Amino acid sequence: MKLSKWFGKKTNNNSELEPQHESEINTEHPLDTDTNLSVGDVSKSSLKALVFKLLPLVNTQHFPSGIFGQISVEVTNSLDIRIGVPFKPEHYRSELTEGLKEALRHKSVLSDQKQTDEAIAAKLLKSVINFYYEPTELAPSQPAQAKLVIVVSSGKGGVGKSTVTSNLAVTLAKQGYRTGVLDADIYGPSMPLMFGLQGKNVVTHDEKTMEPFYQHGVYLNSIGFLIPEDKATIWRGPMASRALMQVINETNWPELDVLLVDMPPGTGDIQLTMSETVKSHAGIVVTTPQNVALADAEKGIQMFNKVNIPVLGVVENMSQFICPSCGAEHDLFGRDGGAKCAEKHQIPLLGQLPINAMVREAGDEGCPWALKESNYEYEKMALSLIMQLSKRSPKTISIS
Ligand SMILES: Nc1ncnc2c1ncn2[C@@H]1O[C@H](COP(=O)(O)OP(=O)(O)OP(=O)(O)O)[C@@H](O)[C@H]1O
Repeated sequence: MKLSKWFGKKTNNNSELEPQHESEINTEHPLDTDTNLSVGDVSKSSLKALVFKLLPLVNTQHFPSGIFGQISVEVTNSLDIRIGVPFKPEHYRSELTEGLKEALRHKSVLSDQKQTDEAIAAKLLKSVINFYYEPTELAPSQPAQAKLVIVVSSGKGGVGKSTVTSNLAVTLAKQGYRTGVLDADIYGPSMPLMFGLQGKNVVTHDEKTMEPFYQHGVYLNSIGFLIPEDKATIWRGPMASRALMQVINETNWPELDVLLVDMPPGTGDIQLTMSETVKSHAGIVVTTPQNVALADAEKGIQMFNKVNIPVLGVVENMSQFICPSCGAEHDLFGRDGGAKCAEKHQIPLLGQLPINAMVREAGDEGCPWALKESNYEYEKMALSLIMQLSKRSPKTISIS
């Protein structure tokens, strides 16, 4: 079937389609300019060994102990240190540097040969530490040229799956990852609305393939650009599946770091097939804290298990309502249900997001909330995804 069948009137406004240059990765950030200092017989290898010993002990706001799975450390001839991390370090340099220094206070670090160790520790404190981004090498996935394809699912409709996807996408983009969103929610595609592109039709240059829109730093294609808005809910069965396959297979995605796939709610055959079709690396389950949603979230986890897609974690949305006038917390949908579900299945709880009227308003206005507000929960979630996926990489630690 020719793709042109699905095209309505073509929009000529390509401003949302313009790709942006990948943000420059500034890798240099001197901790200290005193690089000539030398302490006794400190060698490159002893300094490196100390850094490896410290990394698992780093415990800060964004980096709980043990989070570093895959790191490479180099020590230069002037005994300065370069640490390759699997995420963009721009926002975290001072936190990581402080975390390393703080870890030096850990009793187990300076052990037997106390004097030598202290000399190395003193050198470390005076060293220039550079953190740089060393991308995780995962096998490329189809259909998109994305290093990581993550499907976002929910057992139940209306729990905020699309809201979480859009906010997570703009957060990843803000952090410098080339991010795409594939809105595969055939029952009610909401990404066009959430990204301020409602009413737009797909754009093609060759009548065979589609160009993704580029909006708020995110590449986006949605089943909603193909299906007439008022028909979305009655598009079931073969028609929807065919359109979906086209969005999946015939979009000209650029090379992406992360592609988030917003799935239709539920855990039936269609979701099962889709999880396999998009060849995802991992899945996320979004839920609200009440029992009825949790039972469905469990089904979501089972669905991923069935098709061997690792579950990166659970996001508990609408965790509580914080009264804007008095600050009192109300558990409208119960408490900690997502946390318990994550614990039961021994998977991470990626975030607990409160009910916030501004989140809904921002979504309705076509400008996801996390784009305007710096949001700790979303930042933590973005980082957590990148870190989790780096742990799954087959690459080994390099100790050059
Ligand atoms: N944390 C939140 N605070 C306030 N409103 C929220 C929050 N999360 C989601 N909403 C609102 O709840 C409604 C449903 O959210 P959303 O469309 O993201 O759910 P969904 O799970 O994707 O639904 P469906 O699967 O049926 O498409 C939207 O109006 C959205 O703005």
